[in-house]
Parts: sequence; C-alpha cells; structure tokens
Amino acid sequence: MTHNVAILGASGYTGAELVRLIATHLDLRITGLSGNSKAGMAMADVFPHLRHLDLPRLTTIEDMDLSGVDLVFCALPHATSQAVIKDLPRHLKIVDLSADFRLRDGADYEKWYGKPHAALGLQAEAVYGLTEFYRDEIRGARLVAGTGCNAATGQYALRPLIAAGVIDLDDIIIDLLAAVSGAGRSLKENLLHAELSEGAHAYSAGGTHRHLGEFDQEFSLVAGRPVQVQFTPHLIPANRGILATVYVKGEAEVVHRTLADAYAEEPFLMVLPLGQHPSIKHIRASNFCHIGVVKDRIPGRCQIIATLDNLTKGSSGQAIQNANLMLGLPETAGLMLAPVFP
Ligand SMILES: NC(=O)C1=CN([C@@H]2O[C@H](COP(=O)(O)OP(=O)(O)OC[C@H]3O[C@@H](n4cnc5c(N)ncnc54)[C@H](OP(=O)(O)O)[C@@H]3O)[C@@H](O)[C@H]2O)C=CC1
Ligand SMILES: CC(=O)N[C@@H](CCC(=O)OP(=O)(O)O)C(=O)O
Repeated sequence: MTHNVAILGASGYTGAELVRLIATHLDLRITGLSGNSKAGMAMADVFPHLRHLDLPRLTTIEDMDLSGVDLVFCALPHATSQAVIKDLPRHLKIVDLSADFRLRDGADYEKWYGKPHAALGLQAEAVYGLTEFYRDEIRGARLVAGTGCNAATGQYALRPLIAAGVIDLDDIIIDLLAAVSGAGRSLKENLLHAELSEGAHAYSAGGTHRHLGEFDQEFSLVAGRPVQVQFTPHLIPANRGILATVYVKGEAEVVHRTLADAYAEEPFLMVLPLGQHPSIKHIRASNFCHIGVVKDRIPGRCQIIATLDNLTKGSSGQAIQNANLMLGLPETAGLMLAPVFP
C-alpha cells in the first residue's frame, strides 16, 4: 500500500535529501512540499539535481492540503518546528528532524536551547528516534524526534559499551569532525568558501555544544546513573559526513566484541574487523554507519572511530527508517542505496 507523505522544509538540505531518498522508495508518495522564502517555486528551480522527478510545487505550510496525508516529515529549524507541529492535525504521524522533541525534560531543553519549550505536552509524547535502540516505541509512536547527527554518531560508538559496563564511564572523550552541510543551507559568514576551505576549527568548545544534552540524557539512561562525556566538534571543509574518534579506557578486544555482537543483526551498522578504521568516503550519501576499534599503545585504552553521513543516517535516512517502522513497512525500504565512491 502506498502512503502519502509531505515534507515541511523541503527547500533545505535535509528536505532535499528526503526527496532524493523517497524518489526510489516504492511505498511512499510525496504529495506536499513546503518552503518559506522559496514558497511558490518549483523544486527543480531550487534543487536542479532533482529535475528528473515529478514533484509538487513548494507552498507555504498554511497552503498545504494535509487531509490525505499519512505522515509528515518536518525538516524545519529548531523552535519553528514546535510552533508548527503543535498545530498539525492529530491524524498525522510526524517525524521531526529538528532538536525540538529530543530532550524529555523541559528544563533540559531550556538549558541547552536557551528558551522555554512551547509544546511540553508533545515533548513528553515524542519518542527518541535512534532507531536501533527504540524500535518498539517508534513502531507505535505518533511523533518521533530525529536525533542530532553528531549525537547519533557518538551514541552508535558508545551505547553498547556503556550498557555492558566494559569501559570507564568517567573517562570518555568524543572528538568529532563535521561537514558543512550539517549547518543547513542558509547563508552564514563562517561557512563562506573563502573562510572555510583549506581550514578547520573547533566550535562549541568547552562542553557547550547542545548535543551534549542528548548525550547526557541517553548515556545516563543506559548506565542507570549520571554520565558526562567530553565532546568537541570541528568544522571541516567537506560537504557531507561526520567522523568521530572516541577515546575510552577499556580493552580493545572486549570493546570490539561488544560492538560486533550488539550490531551483528543491524542492517545499517557495520563493525569493521579489529584494528581497521573507517572513512567518511565509504558511507557518503548512504544510510550506513561504519565503526572501527583500534588498540592504543597505552595498555587498557582504545579508540572507537565511527562515521556516518549527516544528511542520510544522521537525519533524512534515519527519518525514513523511522517512518518505515511507523507505517508498518520493512525498516530498510528505500534505504539500501550503496554509498557514492570515490
Ligand atoms: N543538516 C543536517 O545535517 C541536519 C539537520 N538537522 C535538523 O533538521 C532541520 C532542517 O535542517 P536543514 O535542512 O539542514 O536546514 P536548512 O536551513 O537547509 O532548511 C530549513 C528549511 O526550513 C524552512 N524554513 C526556515 N524558516 C522557516 C519558517 N519560519 N517557517 C517555515 N519554514 C521555514 C526553509 O525554507 P526556505 O529555504 O524556503 O526559506 C527550509 O526549507 C533543522 O532543525 C536541523 O537542525 C538534523 C540533523 C542533521
Ligand atoms: C556543521 C554543523 O554545524 N553541524 C551541526 C549539526 C547539525 C545537527 O545534527 O543537527 P541539529 O541542528 O538538528 O541538532 C552542529 O554541530 O550544530
């Protein structure tokens, strides 16, 4: 059975990625696309790489007919998302890609996002969208909160290790490289080519990145006690992709076996042989996450290196994986595209 879907924020990067992926998804049909400044335009004029597709024209959200729609992907900025979602008709299933419904606690949201949440009831109803760890809840959910892309990468590297108690929970460092499309499509000075190319810099240093809210929430839940990690992202002059090197105190062989066992049946999470480590180039434009474990020269320490594409497994691919579960479709439908290489 084909399900009608609409994409709010289709003129942004994650919106365009949703369209690209849904184009080959046999069970989903796009019936509505929204833009804000681009409302009224044809998708092909905003994104010429999608010219071959027969797509609805971009409209405002207000002008969209949602009566025949089963599920909405909401790819809007933080804060805009909660304001829009709280007024959507109740018959709709919603996969939100923003940060608005990831944190369970209103006080945590205010701490990391600097203002009170405008839809606390919905925040309590939302299911955290890290598919592999919330499958059953996602199947029955009306509203799923897509994870941060950095937050997903760090959690894939660490969750099974925290659950199994095979690493020191008070000695975890996540050092992460993030490509520029993670910042969205709007113009920002520090993202200009002349200021970004041939360079690299840390941002939100000193434990201030808002994805720490997700790490704190999820790792503490898994451990059954508060866990705080050190995390610094670095902006790199690449278009898409995230690569995290995670420093832990634990035996490499045990860490590797724990991850390999945890993900043995996962279609999208690939654990490399012990000693090998992954590259952003090997997951590009795909829904796969590659994870490697390498032993450190200091006894009893090792690194976990994980990579995924922020626009696919880190947002739009994850969103479709969750939508598949919510609609009773095979979880991998439309998502088994091989990475683009080189
Ligand atoms: N980029 C990434 O790698 C990831 C992004 N996310 C999250 O997904 C969401 C979308 O991100 P991304 O696609 O990168 O963002 P973009 O900035 O590329 O796109 C934002 C979209 O929202 C629309 N929009 C902006 N303001 C309004 C408004 N006031 N009312 C209605 N529509 C509006 C824009 O329309 P228009 O362009 O027509 O003005 C555009 O379609 C964000 O919440 C982001 O944090 C999550 C994980 C990863
Ligand atoms: C390069 C860059 O700026 N990346 C973004 C990650 C985007 C993401 O995961 O999304 P949310 O904004 O939805 O949390 C960042 O680190 O803030």
